[in-house]
Amino acid sequence: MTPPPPSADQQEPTPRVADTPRTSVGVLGARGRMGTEVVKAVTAAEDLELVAMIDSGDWLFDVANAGAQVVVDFTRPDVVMDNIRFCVDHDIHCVVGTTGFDAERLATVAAWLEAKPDVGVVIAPNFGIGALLLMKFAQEAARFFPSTEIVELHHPNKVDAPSGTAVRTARLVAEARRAAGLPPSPDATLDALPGARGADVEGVAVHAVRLTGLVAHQEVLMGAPGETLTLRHDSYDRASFMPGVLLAVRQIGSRPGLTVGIETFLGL
Ligand SMILES: NC(=O)C1=CN([C@@H]2O[C@H](COP(=O)(O)OP(=O)(O)OC[C@H]3O[C@@H](n4cnc5c(N)ncnc54)[C@H](OP(=O)(O)O)[C@@H]3O)[C@@H](O)[C@H]2O)C=CC1
Ligand SMILES: O=C(O)C1=N[C@H](C(=O)O)C[C@H](O)C1
Repeated sequence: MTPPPPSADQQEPTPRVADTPRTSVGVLGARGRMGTEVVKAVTAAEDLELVAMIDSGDWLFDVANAGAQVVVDFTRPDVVMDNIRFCVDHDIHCVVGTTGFDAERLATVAAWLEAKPDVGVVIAPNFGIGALLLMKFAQEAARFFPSTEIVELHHPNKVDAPSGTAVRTARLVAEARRAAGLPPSPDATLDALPGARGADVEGVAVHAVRLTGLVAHQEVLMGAPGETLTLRHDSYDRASFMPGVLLAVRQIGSRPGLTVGIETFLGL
């Protein structure tokens, strides 16, 4: 016989959202283009609490004093290393979207983290799900095409070129080409104005366009005799990056050490 349902006074109280602990989040670059979106997204998330907003000229100690457990950094390539150092030293997990990371910088962050085995730092050139899939597809397709070039297109206020995403895509494509034993993309150019053939990232040409009206876009062009394949991703709004940022904020506390990209967080 099915037992009768418990009466109201026998039931476990349903936990209210206010009773569940929220993760305290500080945003660095909070009034910038990306930071503004992050502040909105964190404020709207019931499981997160915005405790600090920092821009240039503000006191970085405020994130520690406010008890931030996780910091989100969308600042500038020339200041981001100092920010990460501060957070690691103060046992604060970091979700970093700022660009400008080469192998040397990544190794430096990994070395800082050796002294702090419980702290997690994720450095992601792109938090957009579509952009991550584009990188994955490009990596997959690269071995089938003798030629690959990358065109990234952004708003004219972007301070770095080429984009962090384009550099990472080029490295992934280059790695796939090397693994497949492909020779360099054919190119008979003998004479070119400086810059005409783009930047060379591990043998892959990367071209950067800066245009009013754009946000963040990338094309990977691949060519074989008689056919081409073009993979394209467009972020029309910075809201496109927020699901990835929030995912990283929620996961970084259980991912100690250095993670590059959020692909593993998504099971990609
Ligand atoms: N990974 C991803 O998915 C994405 C990455 N990005 C990257 O994020 C970075 C920021 O881009 P965007 O938001 O467009 O840039 P913005 O220039 O709009 O914003 C940068 C912000 O950082 C602040 N800032 C500068 N120095 C410091 C400092 N020492 N401490 C704290 N804040 C500081 C600036 O403040 P102030 O104005 O007072 O100087 C500004 O508010 C870039 O590297 C960009 O490439 C962008 C989009 C997506
Ligand atoms: O500055 C931007 O806007 C963006 N920066 C990142 C990059 O350099 O790859 C990500 C996205 O392209 C937008």
